[in-house]
Amino acid sequence: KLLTDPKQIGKDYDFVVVGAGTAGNVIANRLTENPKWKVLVVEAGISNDGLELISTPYFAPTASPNKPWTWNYTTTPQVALGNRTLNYERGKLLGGSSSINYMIYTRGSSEYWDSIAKYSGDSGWSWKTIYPYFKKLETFTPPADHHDTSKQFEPSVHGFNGPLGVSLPGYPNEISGRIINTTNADPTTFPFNLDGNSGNQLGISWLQASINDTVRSSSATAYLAPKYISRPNLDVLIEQQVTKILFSKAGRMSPHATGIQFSAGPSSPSFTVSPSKEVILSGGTVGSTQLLLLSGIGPSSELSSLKIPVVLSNPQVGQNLVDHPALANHFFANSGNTLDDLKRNATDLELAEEQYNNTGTGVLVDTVSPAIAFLRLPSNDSVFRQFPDTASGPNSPHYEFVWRDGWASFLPITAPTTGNYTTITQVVVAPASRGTITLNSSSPWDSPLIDPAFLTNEYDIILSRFAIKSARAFMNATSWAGFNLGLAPDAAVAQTDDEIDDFVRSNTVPIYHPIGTNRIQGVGKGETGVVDSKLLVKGVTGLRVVDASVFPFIVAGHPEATIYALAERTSDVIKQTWA
Ligand SMILES: Cc1cc2nc3c(=O)[nH]c(=O)nc-3n(C[C@H](O)[C@H](O)[C@H](O)COP(=O)(O)OP(=O)(O)OC[C@H]3O[C@@H](n4cnc5c(N)ncnc54)[C@H](O)[C@@H]3O)c2cc1C
Repeated sequence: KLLTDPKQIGKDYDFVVVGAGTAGNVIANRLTENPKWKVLVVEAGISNDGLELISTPYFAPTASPNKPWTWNYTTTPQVALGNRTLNYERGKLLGGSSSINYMIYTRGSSEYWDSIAKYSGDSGWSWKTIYPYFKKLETFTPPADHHDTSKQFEPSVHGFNGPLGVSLPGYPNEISGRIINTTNADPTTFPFNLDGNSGNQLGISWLQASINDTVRSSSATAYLAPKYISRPNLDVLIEQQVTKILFSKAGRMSPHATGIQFSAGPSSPSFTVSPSKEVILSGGTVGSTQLLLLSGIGPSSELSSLKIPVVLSNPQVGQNLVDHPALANHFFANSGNTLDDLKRNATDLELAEEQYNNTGTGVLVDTVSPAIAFLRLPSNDSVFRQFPDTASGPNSPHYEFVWRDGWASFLPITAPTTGNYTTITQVVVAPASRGTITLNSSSPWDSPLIDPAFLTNEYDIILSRFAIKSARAFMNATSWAGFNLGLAPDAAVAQTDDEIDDFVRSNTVPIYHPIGTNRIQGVGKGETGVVDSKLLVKGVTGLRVVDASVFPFIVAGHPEATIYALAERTSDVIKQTWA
């Protein structure tokens, strides 16, 4: 059941989960399949119930930043981006970031998962083992307009009986046909891929999104659906932030996580709870890392300088932060029918909302893009003479495109008030730059210092430049003739390589995919990590981390699907451990 008052919690929990986010709700759901186990989830944020900006797919880009349900972090000044500081959004509500994200659903390549298995020495992370979990967790759902999807995905690689809804675009627009036609016109550079979620990721596919019929499918709507949250052995306490993991060394070789401390705010009372089996951190890359550091697990010098007693020295906590740099390429569109007008005209939007609410159809049923491209630099590109190839393998991408039938931008600038546009948002999906998360203070109520170190490795700028040229080539294909009226003024200034690199530095933004700060231990010589391959925190007992922070490498794509699968498999690992 959902609890709003700490006084309502019980005493005899087997597991306590920190964070009712993407991963946390999977763990809570699967562990409470065993009626003998009692689970408490403690979530800092609010309920997702009744929030229209959260449930309606079209509104996804407006569900953040700076909302009552977001953490409202900013990065440190990014040295390679002209010292800009950037909004760094995370969801602070049931469902976590899966309640505010753009719902783009990508599993990564089979090579990606196999590289984690090899790195960790645990074949449990191979594509072969993970693939059944992808099928288990989803119900592939017909799109809202029920059009014929037979040439738009491969049913045999999908699941039809899992908690999470996954769907194809449900409202036609004027760019999707042109995108697919470009794959016919130039299949060598821009090949069509019937289903990029088959393990074979390269090419241009119709977008799959975590949408159930017409509404967002998040870990809250899927894994905490009424039939699950009503289980007598599941308690989910909201609006309480976990401020510390409690440890005891009494009679043990190493510190044991005995429980957690939590509170509603700096001047509210603190409570503690102690599970009999495990504390499971699912606070996300920022939340779990901050909590480990605040609780004394991390680089001893950083902790000592803030007078935090060191429980376990591990210099790796907070290191290896990876995120994807993204930027928008804008083109003038010869159309009077793009989403630009919907954004500018309140009456049009009201009509669209009426249609959506009354019939479950129309433009609001879809998220940001009708299609997605995963593409590579040629293997003989000169960049690979200077830098190692960062892709997971020869069949894995370096960069991505998503399209918008209108102007899209993540920069804090106002959209043009006239004109029609097509946007290609490009993402460097195999970046080389590495950043950090460190504490700003010993107070749990202060945000940590988040430094994704975007573009600090020159390689990422070279990839960005290549992607920009590729986006322009894409829009110059014959299928766009008469529709694409050329680069919008912001992009048109960037012509020479130097100008393009300047454009990259001033336009790059995060796409909010942080991973890696509590990464799995590698088995290679000199490899380090924070958790073992079963996601147990090294050097202590009773403590596991299950969220995006444990990935040793970033998926070339959008991570939610990989996090669901990670949490599904780890639920089984936990069940086996305590069987
Ligand atoms: C704006 C945006 C757009 C995105 N778009 C996409 C997309 O289209 N596709 C995609 O695949 N991915 C997308 N992502 C990324 C994806 O949503 C995240 O990578 C993923 O949801 C992270 O899952 P997680 O379980 O690691 O953490 P989260 O889902 O963030 O969950 C962490 C939870 O823990 C809670 N928490 C944290 N600290 C504490 C504490 N101390 N005490 C109690 N509770 C705590 C948080 O409030 C939150 O509910 C996007 C993210 C954002 C922000």
